[in-house]
Amino acid sequence: MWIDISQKMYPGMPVWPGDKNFEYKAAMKISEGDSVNTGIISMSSHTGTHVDAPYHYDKNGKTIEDINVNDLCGAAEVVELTGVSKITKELVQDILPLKTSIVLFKTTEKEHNYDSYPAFDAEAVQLLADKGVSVIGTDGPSIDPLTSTALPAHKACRDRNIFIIEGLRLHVSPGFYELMAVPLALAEADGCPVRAVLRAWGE
Ligand SMILES: Nc1ccccc1C(=O)C[C@H](N)C(=O)O
Ligand SMILES: [Zn+2]
Ligand SMILES: [Zn+2]
Repeated sequence: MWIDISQKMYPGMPVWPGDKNFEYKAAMKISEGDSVNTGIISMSSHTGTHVDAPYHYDKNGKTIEDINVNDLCGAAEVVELTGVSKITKELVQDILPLKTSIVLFKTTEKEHNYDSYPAFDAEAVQLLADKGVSVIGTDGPSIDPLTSTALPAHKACRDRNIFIIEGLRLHVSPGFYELMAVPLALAEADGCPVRAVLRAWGE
């Protein structure tokens, strides 16, 4: 049984401050004589639950369509670190040893807002990389602070080839799962929303 760990996307949903708001507009309407209903979606590539392409933080980085789908699927551990103000190297040391290359950080039981979420220290990212982690997921909207322009955690992910999933809705118990979080193959995109799902290990 797959568990949805994605945010619902709707007009008026929270978005990154200053970013384009999510819009879904009807283009064709049966009620107006069209043969079908169709819509037009407009949103930031970082809306809701999404994958960052390396190109988001590295002008020479892979764009979203070049990420191998296998890199965003597989054995994952959900780790609960609620009540912390940031994810430090010491907190990562406390969750060792890791058994999976995908680690999803659950830092709140509620919905995240954009002005209070734990960012990751670069040293925490480097230690995760040292332990073989290739995907970091978080229920926060970013792995760096809201006002950061240096983006140390993103740059550490660039340097250690770690992919990033942000805006997860991890209302699940900590433990081991199988993850699927595959973006659309959007050419030249810096990121893309995903419908991330988990299946309890062995189900
Ligand atoms: N929309 C933005 C515009 C400018 C800077 C950051 C964002 C973000 O959404 C943060 C992003 N999710 C990140 O990968 O950290
Ligand atoms: Zn992002
Ligand atoms: Zn990011």
